[in-house]
Amino acid sequence: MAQQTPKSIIVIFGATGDLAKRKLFPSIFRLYRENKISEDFAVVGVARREWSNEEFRGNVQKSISNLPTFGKDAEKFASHFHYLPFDVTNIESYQNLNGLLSELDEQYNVPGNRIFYLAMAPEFFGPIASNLKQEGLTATKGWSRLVIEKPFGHDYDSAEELNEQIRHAFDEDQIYRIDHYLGKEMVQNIEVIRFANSMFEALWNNQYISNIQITSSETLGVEDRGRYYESSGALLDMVQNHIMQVVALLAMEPPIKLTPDEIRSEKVKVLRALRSVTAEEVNDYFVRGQYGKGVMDGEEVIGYREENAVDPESNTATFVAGKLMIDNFRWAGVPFYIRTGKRMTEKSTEVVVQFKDLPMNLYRDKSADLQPNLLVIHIQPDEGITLHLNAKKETGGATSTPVKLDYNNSSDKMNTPEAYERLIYDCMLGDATNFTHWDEVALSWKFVDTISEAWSKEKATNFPNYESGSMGPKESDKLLAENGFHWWSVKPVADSDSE
Ligand SMILES: NC(=O)C1=CN([C@@H]2O[C@H](COP(=O)(O)OP(=O)(O)OC[C@H]3O[C@@H](n4cnc5c(N)ncnc54)[C@H](OP(=O)(O)O)[C@@H]3O)[C@@H](O)[C@H]2O)C=CC1
Ligand SMILES: O=C1O[C@H](COP(=O)(O)O)[C@@H](O)[C@H](O)[C@H]1O
Repeated sequence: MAQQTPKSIIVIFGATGDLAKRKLFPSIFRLYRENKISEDFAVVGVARREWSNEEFRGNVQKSISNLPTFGKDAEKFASHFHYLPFDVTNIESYQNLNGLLSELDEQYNVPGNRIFYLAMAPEFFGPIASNLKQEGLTATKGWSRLVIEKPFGHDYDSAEELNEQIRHAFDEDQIYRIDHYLGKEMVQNIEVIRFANSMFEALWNNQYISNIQITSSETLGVEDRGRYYESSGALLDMVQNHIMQVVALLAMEPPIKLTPDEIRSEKVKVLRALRSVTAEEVNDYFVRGQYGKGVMDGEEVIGYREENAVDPESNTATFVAGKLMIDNFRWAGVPFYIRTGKRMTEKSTEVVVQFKDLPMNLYRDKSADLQPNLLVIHIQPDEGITLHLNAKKETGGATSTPVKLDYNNSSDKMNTPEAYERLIYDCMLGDATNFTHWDEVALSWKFVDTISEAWSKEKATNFPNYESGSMGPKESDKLLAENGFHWWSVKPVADSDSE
């Protein structure tokens, strides 16, 4: 199929900021180098700083200078970038932007197609959307799409309020709520692994699966985001969005078609079937943690409470583990264990599907090491799948030995598109499959709200309760142990099997 090269102008609100520099410019450059966008495109950066076009283009070039494909095209690429000093609270700014966009439509032969990418603090999302509409920036012959970064609210009520604000200006199908996990290769692969393999789909239920584990661990601490993180913590920062999306993809029924509406409708059913947890039950189902100091890579690192812009008595969780139950026919009785945290042993995101044991072990008299079958989906940094089986191995004698079948998807890392690259391209094509619909966001907030409310009312007296460089507090192990399980390794494919 011929590659599509959509024509559009991308307006980046917050173009002098961190996200634009680290993710957006490099992703647009990669799309350009891969000929996924034609020469008929422009990017308009807006922010308060009084930059000139030249200054902006210099910054764009700097942000892509360490990419392997950086070369002579960089200057030509940067020439498509234009800068407009802009205050999002000032109506005149929108009028100036409208004038510039009309000129650029002519110059780049773009038929009024516009992406408004809001890479700004969330309190501006609603006002920007209304002003864009009010000042006529969306009234073109082409299409207009609004890309919204996280966080989408800080609880259900604020998310609903924000949604209402942006829905006054944009229809649901014009709104692209970014969840960058949905742009990751192996997260997208979950659907393919499930729905393109009869052997997995047949076993994908409570008759054959004992539990599913999702781990997203980070080695970094909170860095310079202390102010934001204090009000979010791991629950809002990672669980409400990324982890819940992965749960929905793992648990959903096969959609009747691979369209955004059908997939969303199945994901929504999973989120509706999540067993809600009462305030009294929160600590039976969820564990929170906060990192203290420790040693990582041979260097001493400070604890969360010593980080910049963090309250020295902070109650914010930098680690969350939980047991999610999905009360439907397919999943009744199967716990979905999740855990995520900062300053953990390694940077890794993995899904482990543990299959039930056989009714009897025929090899027990041969003191065989019979392990449960596991399907491991390596999301990052390795990308691939490992199937853990038992087989006779010559070196293991005439008995059963655990063996692994590996598929490595990351051999060509240079050319694997980055999550943001995929998502920006999808947005240009008008494909909202890998963006979150309001229904999903709403259900996810409703589930998470009980937990965050309970935790905000009850101070964690044991914080900090895990050392930097560890796998989180020991209570997270107990969560599984009480059902006879344990966390499987988050180590890369080639390393050992279990912790
Ligand atoms: N950085 C990251 O890795 C990630 C960020 N996000 C989300 O992306 C969004 C942006 O984050 P990030 O880039 O880190 O934030 P930054 O603080 O680095 O950037 C904010 C931007 O907003 C501009 N700005 C602030 N006030 C105004 C105003 N009144 N009018 C016009 N421009 C203004 C700033 O420019 P100036 O000062 O020149 O006005 C700057 O360009 C946030 O919603 C964040 O949650 C999501 C995931 C990851
Ligand atoms: O959204 C966020 O995600 C990152 C982790 O993303 P990953 O792609 O590196 O797994 C996390 O560090 C950040 O706190 C959070 O806001």
